[in-house]
Amino acid sequence: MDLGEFQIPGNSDPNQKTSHLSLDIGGSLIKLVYFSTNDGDDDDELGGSGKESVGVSNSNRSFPVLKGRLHFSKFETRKINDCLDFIQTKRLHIGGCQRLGALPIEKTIIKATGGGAYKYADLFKEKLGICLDKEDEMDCLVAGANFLLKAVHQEAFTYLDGKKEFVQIDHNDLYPYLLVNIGSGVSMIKVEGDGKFERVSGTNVGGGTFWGLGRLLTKCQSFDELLELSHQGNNRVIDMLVGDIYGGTDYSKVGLSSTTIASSFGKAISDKKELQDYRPEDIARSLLRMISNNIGQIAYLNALRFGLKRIFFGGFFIRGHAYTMDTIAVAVDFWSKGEAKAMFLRHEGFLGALGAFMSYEKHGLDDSMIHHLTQKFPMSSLVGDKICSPLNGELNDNESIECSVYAS
Ligand SMILES: Nc1ncnc2c1ncn2[C@@H]1O[C@H](COP(=O)(O)OP(=O)(O)OP(=O)(O)O)[C@@H](O)[C@H]1O
Ligand SMILES: CC(C)(CO)[C@@H](O)C(=O)NCCC(=O)O
Repeated sequence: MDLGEFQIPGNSDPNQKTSHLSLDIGGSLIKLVYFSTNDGDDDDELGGSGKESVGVSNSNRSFPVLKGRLHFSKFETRKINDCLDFIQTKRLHIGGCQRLGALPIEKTIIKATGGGAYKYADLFKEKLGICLDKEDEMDCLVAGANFLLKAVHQEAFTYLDGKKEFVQIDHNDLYPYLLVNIGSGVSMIKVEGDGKFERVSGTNVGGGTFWGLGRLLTKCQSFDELLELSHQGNNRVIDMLVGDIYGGTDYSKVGLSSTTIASSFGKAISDKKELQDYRPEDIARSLLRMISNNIGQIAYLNALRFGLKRIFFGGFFIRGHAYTMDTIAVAVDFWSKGEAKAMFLRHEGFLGALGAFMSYEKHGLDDSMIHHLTQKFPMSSLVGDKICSPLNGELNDNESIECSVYAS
């Protein structure tokens, strides 16, 4: 389909064109992904100019390559109106799939996943006049994870002893793996290929539990404040360790060192302190440790159940937070006796939204603008064949990454 037949209405920056807004509306957070090009940037990465076709295709057709950026944003679901304002101000909702001549409202369809795609469908229609095209949450998580693992340089990393190490993913040896998405609740998915997966387990003790219980116990005002508190705390003040029970020694016969937590929060009942003597920092630390440890253990048990050696953890509970990742990684390492590996993803919280973004293609919207994401380039034969991020660190809020897409 010729790109010239389509219009991407402008937004507040007249040179910037945005398109393919996709949403993941979860119990705690709304995640947005969208693509933008700048007028002057519509270059073929191979050195051609403008919207030239390049002879890369899997169906005897060649597609122009658009160079641009994928943008990532998030909002708290309880503040959904901020999200609606953001979409409206940036005019993201009319940068979707529209045919010239059609009334915007007739053709404005936005891919959306997560429970909120059902819950808030009427609100989106009423406030922005757009139709949410619902995509299954698990399908999207898996599509997003597979895409990131295959196409994004330095996406997956291990975290042990305070050290982050990027993992080189061998595309021919990616499957099977366990995907553990830690959102408000936790889903555990055995992934065996593109679109080939099974949700094998889950737990209701997840990110929502940490934030909810943490708020009740510490009175903190935001998730980031709770994380910051946990950073400053000492869990040994609250948790009962093996050594507390065994008079300072290990219980080595069963492999328990004196510093292993025997009972999370167990010390809060066994000493003579007043309730107000317990510091919010220490409570937050114990809570984070308890939940991360529990998820790590359940993940390991499921990996064991299906003989999976690699476990990828995603979801916004992690937030690139050192102590969270360290606890999960140690739990997996401890329970698997070093056999299984916990890995984390830089775009941890955006798996579902990315999967929804990619589903524009899956549904054969041939008369839409994008698709054939860079993922489809043979990785070894093209410059710019993958999404390259200049950052080695954490993904900040509202960050974007450079990428190229085929326009079909
Ligand atoms: N700014 C924030 N505000 C609230 N929660 C946050 C924030 N940042 C990280 N979190 C954590 O991330 C969790 C939500 O993660 P995520 O967005 O992946 O899940 P979700 O899609 O909202 O949940 P679900 O998939 O279960 O519906 C929260 O429960 C909380 O633990
Ligand atoms: C209900 C979902 C899938 C919504 O994202 C998630 O919150 C979850 O996986 N909760 C855990 C539910 C359970 O398996 O116990």
